[in-house]
Amino acid sequence: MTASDRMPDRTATGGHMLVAHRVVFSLGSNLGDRLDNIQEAVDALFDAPGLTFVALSPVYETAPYAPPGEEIPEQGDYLNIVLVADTRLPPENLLERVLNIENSMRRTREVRWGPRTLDIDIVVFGNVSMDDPDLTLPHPRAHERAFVLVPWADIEPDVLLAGHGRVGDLAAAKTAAEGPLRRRDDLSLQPPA
Ligand SMILES: Nc1ncnc2c1ncn2[C@@H]1O[C@H](COP(=O)(O)OP(=O)(O)OP(=O)(O)O)[C@@H](O)[C@H]1O
Ligand SMILES: Nc1nc2c(c(=O)[nH]1)N=C(CO)CN2
Repeated sequence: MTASDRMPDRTATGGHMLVAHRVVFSLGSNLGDRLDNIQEAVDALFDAPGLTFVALSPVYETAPYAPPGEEIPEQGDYLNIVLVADTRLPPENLLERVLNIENSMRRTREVRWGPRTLDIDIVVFGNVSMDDPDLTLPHPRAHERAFVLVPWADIEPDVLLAGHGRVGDLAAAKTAAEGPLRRRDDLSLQPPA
């Protein structure tokens, strides 16, 4: 079965989908002006039609994370946020927008788990489930990541992450196991215009 077999029908107008989907993004930066990078990315996501803003999490400062067993190159702490929106775009179009924004902000991908000016992950796209390496939904590592779960729980605690449980519970379990994340209430982002 291909990814498009699993997708709901689209309208004939501009590749938009009939049904709106709630989409959750995780954004992070640990190079350059981190807050500015994230603000620029938030604005760019909404520059073109197809996304309606729903909510923005507080800003967190987080230690670089890699899965157990992976080596983390020397690098500074990240700023991380979670952003929620509604969209009628198909997931592939949304991914294209995300990759264009990452590329336009001169992100390089030379080192796996290395520092980056900007990282945008699509955490969930409605209830869509797909395992294409170019777009895996839900994001396969989101449930392991305090820097995703904790900000997400601030804005959507009752949402269920398929196969793992309620976001608020997942975030609380992470915090209990790993300690609290540093919330930067002195830093704030503007919602997209
Ligand atoms: N849910 C998703 N959100 C964003 N990119 C995805 C997703 N699923 C697969 N990808 C693919 O992953 C690639 C991005 O990999 P990238 O180098 O950003 O990984 P990473 O950010 O280092 O690690 P991670 O994917 O664990 O956050 C993109 O080219 C994209 O096609
Ligand atoms: N703290 C933190 N660690 C990370 C992050 C991130 O955004 N924040 N992004 C990664 C690649 O997706 C890898 N590790």
